[in-house]
Amino acid sequence: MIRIGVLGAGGRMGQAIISEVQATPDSWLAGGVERPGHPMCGSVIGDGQIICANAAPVAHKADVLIDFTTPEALDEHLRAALDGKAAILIGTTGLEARHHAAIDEAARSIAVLQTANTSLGVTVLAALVEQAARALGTDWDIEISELHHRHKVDAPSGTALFLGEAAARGRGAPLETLRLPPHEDTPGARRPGGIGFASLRGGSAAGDHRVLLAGEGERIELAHLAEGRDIFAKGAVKGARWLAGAGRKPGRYRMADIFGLG
Ligand SMILES: NC(=O)C1=CN([C@@H]2O[C@H](COP(=O)(O)OP(=O)(O)OC[C@H]3O[C@@H](n4cnc5c(N)ncnc54)[C@H](OP(=O)(O)O)[C@@H]3O)[C@@H](O)[C@H]2O)C=CC1
Ligand SMILES: O=C(O)C1=N[C@H](C(=O)O)C[C@H](O)C1
Repeated sequence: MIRIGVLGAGGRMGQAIISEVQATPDSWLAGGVERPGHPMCGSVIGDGQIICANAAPVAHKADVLIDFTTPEALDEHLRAALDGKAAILIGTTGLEARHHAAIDEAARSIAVLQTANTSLGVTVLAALVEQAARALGTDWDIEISELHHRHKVDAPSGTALFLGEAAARGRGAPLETLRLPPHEDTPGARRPGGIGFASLRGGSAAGDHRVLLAGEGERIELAHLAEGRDIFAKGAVKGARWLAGAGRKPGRYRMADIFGLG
């Protein structure tokens, strides 16, 4: 039995993940954590309560934590995982360099997986984007666009940046050196070899990502369209179960490891 704690238990993803844990044989919901003042504080999920403002007690009862919250909560959640010797899967987006440094540090002691997208489809898409960018060369322009629901707070999406990193890898350079500022802020012709981003927000869209590779006289479009949050929840629970697997060493893992994609 794998014991799973859910951080952000009352959120859109938290709710989808709780349903997935409860539907998964050999998985047990060790508890949930929310922000103080959330309407779900104190309500009962599985065999435990939703605890507010303190991830530590849940980490002590769990083999693995799943965190879909906000970047501001990350330090506390890593501390709880380290203290409880639990693995942790981090799905939160909007992370900055200092968050990645904290994740690297935690991964010296526990198994950690941080990913902007837990779906199989996006994991495969990233490999295709890297391959296409490598094959096509820098005279093909790359533009990544995404559409999300009206509640999303970060832009570009974590997945758009993840796909940008894959494209940059294909081009043999870090994304920071290839990322273009928004076109509307930079009049004039497009910088050759750069990677551009565009974001749309509206309605209830679960998350669409499109990668356009535009050459002279021809274009390639690679896309992933999420039809619901269940794909992210399934990937998160699969990843959490893999992380908590017997003998999983401390380290930083990727969804490609979970799906066996090398
Ligand atoms: N990796 C992936 O595959 C995916 C990643 N995401 C990412 O996951 C994150 C959450 O998305 P979503 O579920 O839509 O957002 P929600 O706002 O619906 O959920 C986040 C939840 O976390 C709660 N929260 C905030 N701070 C804390 C804290 N310190 N401790 C515990 N809970 C806290 C929020 O409470 P309150 O409402 O009171 O602020 C809220 O209930 C986003 O960064 C999103 O981009 C989303 C989908 C897929
Ligand atoms: O906030 C969301 O909803 C999503 N966020 C992730 C991201 O920023 O890429 C993943 C997915 O697209 C849904």
